[in-house]
Amino acid sequence: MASIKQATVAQLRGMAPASVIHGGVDSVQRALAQLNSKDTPIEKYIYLSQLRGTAKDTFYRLLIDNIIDICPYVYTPTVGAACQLYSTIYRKPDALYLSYNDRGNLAEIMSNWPQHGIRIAVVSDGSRILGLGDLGIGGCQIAVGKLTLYVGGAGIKPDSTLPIILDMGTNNETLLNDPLYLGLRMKRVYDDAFLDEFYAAVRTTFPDCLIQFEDFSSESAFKYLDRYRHKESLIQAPSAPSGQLHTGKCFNDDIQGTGAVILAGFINAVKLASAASGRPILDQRIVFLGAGSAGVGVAMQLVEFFTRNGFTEEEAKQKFYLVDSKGLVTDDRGDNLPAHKRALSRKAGGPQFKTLEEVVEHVRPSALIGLSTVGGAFSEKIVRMMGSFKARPIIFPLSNPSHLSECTFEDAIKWTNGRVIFASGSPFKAVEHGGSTYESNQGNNFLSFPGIGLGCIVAKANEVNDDMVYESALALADSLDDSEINTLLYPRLHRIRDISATIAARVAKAAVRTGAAENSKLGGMADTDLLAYIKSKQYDPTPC
Ligand SMILES: NC(=O)C1=CN([C@@H]2O[C@H](COP(=O)(O)OP(=O)(O)OC[C@H]3O[C@@H](n4cnc5c(N)ncnc54)[C@H](OP(=O)(O)O)[C@@H]3O)[C@@H](O)[C@H]2O)C=CC1
Ligand SMILES: CC(=O)C(=O)O
Ligand SMILES: [Mg+2]
Repeated sequence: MASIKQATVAQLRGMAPASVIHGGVDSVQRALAQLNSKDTPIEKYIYLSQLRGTAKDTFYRLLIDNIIDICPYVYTPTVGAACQLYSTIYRKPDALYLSYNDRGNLAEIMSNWPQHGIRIAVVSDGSRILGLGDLGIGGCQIAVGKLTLYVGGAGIKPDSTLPIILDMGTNNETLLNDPLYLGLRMKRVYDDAFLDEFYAAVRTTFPDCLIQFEDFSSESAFKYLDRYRHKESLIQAPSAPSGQLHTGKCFNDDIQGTGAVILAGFINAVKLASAASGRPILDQRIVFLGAGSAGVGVAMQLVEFFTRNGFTEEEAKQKFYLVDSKGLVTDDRGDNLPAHKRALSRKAGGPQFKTLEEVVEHVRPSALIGLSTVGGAFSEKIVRMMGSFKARPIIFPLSNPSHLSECTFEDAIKWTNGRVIFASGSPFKAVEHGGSTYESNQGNNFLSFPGIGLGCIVAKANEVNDDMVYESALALADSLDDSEINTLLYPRLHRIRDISATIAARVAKAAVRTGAAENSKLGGMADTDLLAYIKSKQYDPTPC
């Protein structure tokens, strides 16, 4: 282990135990022991946050070397509780806080951030945090958690990451009445001009920065992705200093990251299902519970899979049945559908259903996907029905955190007698059933966004286009090793840094192919050289 630099040893004598100054005591082992001494997940979260703030290299070494065990304490499910409890557990700032009252001065405030070479920012307005609703300023912890995984999971340097919370008020009455609440004590405002000013401020303050939009409520999520995603379009934005915005360099994790990760799992799932039934891989009927940013994002990504495999868009869309809080989403059910639902609504004149159970009974789907925020919505009856339709039913309850999962792994295994092909948004432990052990899959965008972000950084991508997102999904689907290929849908988490590098290489190549890469060096690079180059750039901490 490295000791503190000789040059500083003289100054430090007496200021810390000699073994800390000279090295020889493993700070990571000590941190692990301290972590293990904490009793509850939220205490572990608080401990890890402090460690990240005070001993960055030790924190990231600990995370990287123990990613399977520690991920649930820095990310879902614990990060959900940390966002809810933010104003109570707050100790020190760890994000950039941009309040609605600061409008007109966002670029100036942003320039207060101490690091300058920011390459990736995750921004939330706190309006839809996991499946927990509007958590106001507490949503900053989702941005912090995502960036922790960018560093731990992809090797992006900590100092080039920037978590941002846009504090635009909250509609959460509990928070508004909480005397400790740290955010603006006012009803949430929806103001496109504020978002334009924010976006322009990032572009001018950190020109190389990729922006990841995270956990915005669905209408905002689709609106701002659509507004900012395309490269080089110059849009009118009166609140930007020049009155105009150069767009590009951003993506929405809930729409595109989730779309990519679930497409990857779906590709591997249909192979397993087809091997068991002998039916063609593309012979699918898919029911979604949830038609928000994640549900529609995933469904559109799966539509692309079918259109890239011989179906017209219309034929592909016929395979999908979306259910929301009012029932099956159809053109003629009597309400005014937002644009994102109209993209996948069933055409007028077909049957109408109010409940998921009725839809499943009618459609007899091969796959059931939950992005609804409704814990337990996949009832025993529904799961057993799925098991009666197919030899290997595909059931993905993807809502976060754990208690909002549409069903548990244990129940899905029990109710299908071990035949289910399963992935959930938050982790579930392996299950024993009928003398066998079943390992679960975590279908969470943390398997895709670190690689997408790293690929964009390496390529100096000026946009995150559909080809790049699709390629990230294929790269993830292709990444199973021999021990995973016939049982799992995703690679085991301990390989995430290598997987992220592989995804990054393919995303970067897709950026070159589609003209989105500004790094001209990549074009002529062999795939193996590019992968080696990316791996050589990954942050690999060595704590003192
Ligand atoms: N695993 C992963 O990687 C990811 C998981 N997620 C999870 O997905 C979930 C949804 O996210 P998002 O799409 O942004 O959220 P939204 O709130 O935008 O969407 C939720 C959807 O579920 C529907 N819904 C809510 N209650 C019911 C109900 N009782 N019955 C039927 N449908 C219902 C809503 O209906 P209506 O439209 O009528 O209101 C809406 O269409 C969250 O829990 C989130 O954590 C999100 C991203 C990634
Ligand atoms: C995982 C994630 O992005 C979400 O649940 O919103
Ligand atoms: Mg999210």
